[in-house]
Amino acid sequence: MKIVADENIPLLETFFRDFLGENGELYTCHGRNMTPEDVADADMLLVRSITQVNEKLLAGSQVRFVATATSGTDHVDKKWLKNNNIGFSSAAGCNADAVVDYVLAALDNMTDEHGIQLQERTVGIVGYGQVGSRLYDRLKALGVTCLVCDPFKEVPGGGITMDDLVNWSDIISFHTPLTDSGPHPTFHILDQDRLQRLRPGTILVNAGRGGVVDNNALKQRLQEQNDIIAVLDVWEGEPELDPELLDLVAIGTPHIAGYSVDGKVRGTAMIYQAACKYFGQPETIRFHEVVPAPSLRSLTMSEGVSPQIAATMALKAVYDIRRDDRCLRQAVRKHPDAIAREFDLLRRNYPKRREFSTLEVIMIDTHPAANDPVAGLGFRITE
Ligand SMILES: NC(=O)C1=CN([C@@H]2O[C@H](COP(=O)(O)OP(=O)(O)OC[C@H]3O[C@@H](n4cnc5c(N)ncnc54)[C@H](O)[C@@H]3O)[C@@H](O)[C@H]2O)C=CC1
Ligand SMILES: O=C(O)C(=O)[C@H](O)COP(=O)(O)O
Repeated sequence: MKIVADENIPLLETFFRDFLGENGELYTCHGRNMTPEDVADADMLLVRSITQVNEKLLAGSQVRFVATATSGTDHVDKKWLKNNNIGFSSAAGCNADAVVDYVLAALDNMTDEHGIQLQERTVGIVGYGQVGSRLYDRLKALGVTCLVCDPFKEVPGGGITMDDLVNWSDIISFHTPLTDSGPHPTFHILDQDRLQRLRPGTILVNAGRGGVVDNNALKQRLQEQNDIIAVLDVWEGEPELDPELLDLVAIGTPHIAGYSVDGKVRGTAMIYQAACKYFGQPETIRFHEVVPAPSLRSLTMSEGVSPQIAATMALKAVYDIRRDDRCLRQAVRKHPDAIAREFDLLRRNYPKRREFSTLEVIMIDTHPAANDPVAGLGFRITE
């Protein structure tokens, strides 16, 4: 079998060795540059979010199965695949916990920099899928009030409209796919009108897809009234981004919210499982057998350290979101004419970030409290 894959999918040889056998071929290339010639004689195509999978890429090829090692699928023309009898699978939820870690790290940073008490704020979550529902669970465990807008799901509290969410939230976090049709399209769901209605001090987090927020309108609001706080992991038109907008946001990162080691390896494991099912192969490799051990396994807090301090110490030990922000700003400043290249390089060379759940926090002589912030953030506690 010939497999063509994005070079940024980890552990391909490990997972797909049974498919390759002795005479198979694994051809990897940069996902953005994948051409019809690259895939013409492939049986299986494995992509990430940066490859447009459509008729243009696949017409006339011998590809029988396509999988994307990502949660989002807006880069795949699923209807065309179905009409052409090509199997398809995504890695739904593979990196949802990583995105939740990212949002919590961003909010922790805002707590430090703007003196914000999360428990005194209302968080509006747009999209109650894999990411949104897990974000909700962790925020609730931290004792934070949440509102949810997802017209396609039954959600806690019954759910509210996007306009009500904009009116009532202090913090808004976007976790929808990017859609431009259907009853509730998400393209520019945060448009100029809604942006203008945000109350001063509102924090916006977009770790979904760039086009969900109207980037020009956001820039305008930030330029005219620099009174809201924006955290952007995703950008309209990426890998290009508007450097003026980057200058105005509080945190800007190169689409890495889901880039934990765990999320990426889980993504490969999930597309491997889907391929096994599609081609009727037995599964011989499991995620937990191959995922690397974290460098930092446990942190022991001294006696008397409060759970709140322990929680922020653990968070900062596992993930420094400011580092990601700094690297993007430095790259854009140094190479203003090659932003797209730098954006992709930062993603490709992303450091080994682990999910909060991989860290055990050992608390000595503390009594578990309701809304324990260490557990609420997603760390494992040992007393
Ligand atoms: N920045 C990053 O690294 C990552 C970004 N993503 C993006 O985040 C998105 C969400 O991820 P998941 O939660 O895993 O997807 P999911 O498919 O599990 O959940 C998406 C939810 O959005 C809801 N939704 C759709 N249209 C809506 C609308 N108009 N208003 C409110 N809700 C709406 C859906 O009903 C669904 O419940 C993905 O589609 C992907 O684009 C996902 C993973 C990593
Ligand atoms: O899973 C998704 O959806 C994402 O947005 C991924 O984190 C994107 O990663 P790449 O596929 O662009 O490497």
